[in-house]
Amino acid sequence: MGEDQGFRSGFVTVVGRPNVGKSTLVNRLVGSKVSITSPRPNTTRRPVRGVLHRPGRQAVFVDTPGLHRPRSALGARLNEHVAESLEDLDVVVAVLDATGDVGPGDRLVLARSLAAVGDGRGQERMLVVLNKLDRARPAEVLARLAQADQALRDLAGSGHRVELYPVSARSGRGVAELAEAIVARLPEGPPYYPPEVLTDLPEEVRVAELVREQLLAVVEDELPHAIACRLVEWDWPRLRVEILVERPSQKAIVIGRGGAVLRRVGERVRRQLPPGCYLELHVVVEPRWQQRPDAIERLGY
Ligand SMILES: Nc1nc2c(ncn2[C@@H]2O[C@H](COP(=O)(O)OP(=O)(O)OP(=O)(O)O)[C@@H](O)[C@H]2O)c(=O)[nH]1
Repeated sequence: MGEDQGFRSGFVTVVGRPNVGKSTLVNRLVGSKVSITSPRPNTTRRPVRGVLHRPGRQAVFVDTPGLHRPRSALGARLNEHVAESLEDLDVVVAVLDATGDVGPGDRLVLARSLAAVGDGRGQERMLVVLNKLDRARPAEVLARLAQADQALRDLAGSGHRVELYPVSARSGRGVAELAEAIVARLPEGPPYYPPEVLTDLPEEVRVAELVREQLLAVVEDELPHAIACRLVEWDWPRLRVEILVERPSQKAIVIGRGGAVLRRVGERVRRQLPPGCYLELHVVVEPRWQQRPDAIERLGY
């Protein structure tokens, strides 16, 4: 008899259109910021794992990029990540946005999720989350729940076994019930991570992601898509992050007048790092990197 007998664990893939709140939800479920978030679509560029520990249970969430119609090699890569994360899972959580109608993009997400869990009882391993409850009126929430249920009926028949959970990832409302439902669906399995581990994201990637998150918060317009970040030097307390953009005009925006934008970003990132670190930000022009598979691979996306 192994010491893990009776332990339950599994991989829980979180999917949805861009911007529906997948990363915010995973952070809330894990109780720690494992994935960066922003009001811009396609913020998440690689699957990020976040671990929820419960006595005798462990859920490994996989936060995926938003499923979308790709317009670049990067976009295609993001969708590939979603497809790969749907290949081997124990539970799938499909996230919809309560503030808008259930549309064709959502139906694609539901169809892919259903395909991942299979028919009949397999459907019990799929949960649909209606997020951003705090921003929708009760009547809207009810209408969207009905739309989601109808979409599931269209795809899987009227006897489908998929449960729906209205939540607010931002306020936390409904998230405890969702966590219970997910944990109850975990199969028997070993703990994959030690209790102190909340994410598998390497520290150097996390620092680069924090820089990108603050750039997304500070820089206006369409530019965020053209930004990528990587940590190129790590010699504690000195950190150097390279910010890639596609054009010299974008470089000027990211630097800001007299370096104002970079300074603001640096300050906001440093507040989230251990005290005493020296963060250097350096902007580099890498033409058309979003269209170049070699550049995308080098960036680890
Ligand atoms: N009002 C409200 N806003 C939310 C909620 N959850 C997420 N958001 C906001 O929605 C935006 C997108 O959230 P993310 O968590 O980055 O969304 P995502 O689905 O991971 O986005 P992609 O990486 O683009 O796929 C952010 O501005 C969040 O603060 C919620 O429950 N209520």
